[in-house]
Amino acid sequence: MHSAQGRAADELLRLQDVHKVYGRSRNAVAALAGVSVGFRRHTFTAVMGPSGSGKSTFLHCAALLDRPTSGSVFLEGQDLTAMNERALTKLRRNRIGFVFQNFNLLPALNVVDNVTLPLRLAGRRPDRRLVNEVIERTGLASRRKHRPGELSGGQQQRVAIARALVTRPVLLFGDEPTGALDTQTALEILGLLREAVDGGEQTAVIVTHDPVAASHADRVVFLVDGQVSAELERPSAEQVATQMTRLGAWARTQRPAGVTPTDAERVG
Ligand SMILES: Nc1ncnc2c1ncn2[C@@H]1O[C@H](COP(=O)(O)OP(=O)(O)OP(=O)(O)O)[C@@H](O)[C@H]1O
Repeated sequence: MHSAQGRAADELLRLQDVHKVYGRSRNAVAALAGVSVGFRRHTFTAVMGPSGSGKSTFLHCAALLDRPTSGSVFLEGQDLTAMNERALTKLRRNRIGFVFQNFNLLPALNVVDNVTLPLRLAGRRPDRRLVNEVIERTGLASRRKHRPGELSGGQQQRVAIARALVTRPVLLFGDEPTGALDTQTALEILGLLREAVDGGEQTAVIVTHDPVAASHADRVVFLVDGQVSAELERPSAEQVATQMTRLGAWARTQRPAGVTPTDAERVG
């Protein structure tokens, strides 16, 4: 589908003119300053940008973990910003999976109990066949009864991915999901995310600082000062790194000499 209309119909998630301001008056910081971007179904997108460019804020607003100050977030055409907290919590539990840099597993629970926790929180009875399938897909079959403290970082991240996939979400968000892993383990984790997208069920959006991780995505969206400043389709790691260098230099030239990034980001 190449027409603008076809593309819009294929879109799972859209942020429309999203602004997020933290604090008030003289202390206000515009973390997102009018972001409009769409994500097509069954695609894998990496969001990159210099430190403080708004990546985490973007992810939190896209998942409605944090409400935008203004603008809309549409999931399958439905405006999430118009929903109340209860409806949003339900939607997040059933439609959205998260993977974090530091895994965020519960240390007292074994692998199976960590993986099935979102189902129990959502009041859904774990379907044993689906749970087994997810545990096998993520390579954890021999680790079912282990607790997180008995697992390597890569294995813990596999548990986190299994936990994110067990509700069969349409959207999978990752906040630096490979940030705490060595190169080889990071590649394995990216492979699992890629599989989730190529397998046809999920659409993935991750924030990363790593050009190699970003090169596994279908598309890389670059943020600078809370705005989308560039995009690359299926770039190599080298192209991503070059773009990051350019953006870092660009971001620095936007600030008056002697003004720190934090000061420059203040508004009002
Ligand atoms: N809770 C908050 N209160 C005030 N300011 C905030 C808050 N969260 C983020 N900010 C500010 O918003 C801007 C964007 O922050 P954000 O964490 O989204 O950037 P980032 O690109 O994820 O940064 P990094 O790569 O360093 O993690 C920064 O100037 C940051 O200081």
